[in-house]
Amino acid sequence: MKLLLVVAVALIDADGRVLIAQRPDGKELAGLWEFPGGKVDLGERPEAALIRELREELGIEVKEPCLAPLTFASFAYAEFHLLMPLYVCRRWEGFVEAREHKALKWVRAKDLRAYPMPPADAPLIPALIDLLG
Ligand SMILES: Nc1nc2c([nH]c(=O)n2[C@H]2C[C@H](O)[C@@H](COP(=O)(O)OP(=O)(O)OP(=O)(O)O)O2)c(=O)[nH]1
Ligand SMILES: [Mg+2]
Repeated sequence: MKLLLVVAVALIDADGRVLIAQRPDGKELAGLWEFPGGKVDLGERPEAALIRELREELGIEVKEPCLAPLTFASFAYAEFHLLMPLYVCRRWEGFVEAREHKALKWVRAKDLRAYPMPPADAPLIPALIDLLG
C-alpha cells in the first residue's frame, strides 16, 4: 500500500464562506471541486508544503500560525491511500486567483454538497458545517 500525504486548506472569508477550486482538465479527478493544496514533498514539513501550494496555486501568502488543523481525510484510492489533513485559514495576504485551477468559488459550508468533489472529501463537509454553520 502506497501512502500519499496531501495537505489541504479551507480558506474562510469574512462572510464565513469556504474557497473551493475546480481541478483542471487533464489531471486526475478533473473538473471536481477540491480544497486547495497538494502533495507534501520528501523531507518537507506539512505546513511548509501547504504554504508553498497556496503560493503556487492561489498566489497568496499565508503565515504558519494562521493555519489551524480541523480534521483529516483518509481514503483508499485504487493507486494509493490518501491521508489528507485539512487546515482552516482565515488570514492571508494578497487576493486569491486561479493560477492552476479551472475556477474558484466561495461557498457556504452547507452548500458544499452541491459541488462534485473527490470521494475522499465528502467526510470533511460535516466538520466545516459544524464550524461555520
Ligand atoms: N488538493 C487536494 N487534493 C485532493 C483533495 N481531495 C483529494 O482526493 N485529493 C487528491 C487528488 C490528488 O490525487 C491528490 C493531490 O494532488 P494534486 O494534484 O493536487 O497535487 P499537487 O497540487 O501537488 O499537484 P501536482 O504537482 O502533483 O500536479 O489528492 C482535495 O480536497 N484537495
Ligand atoms: Mg493541488
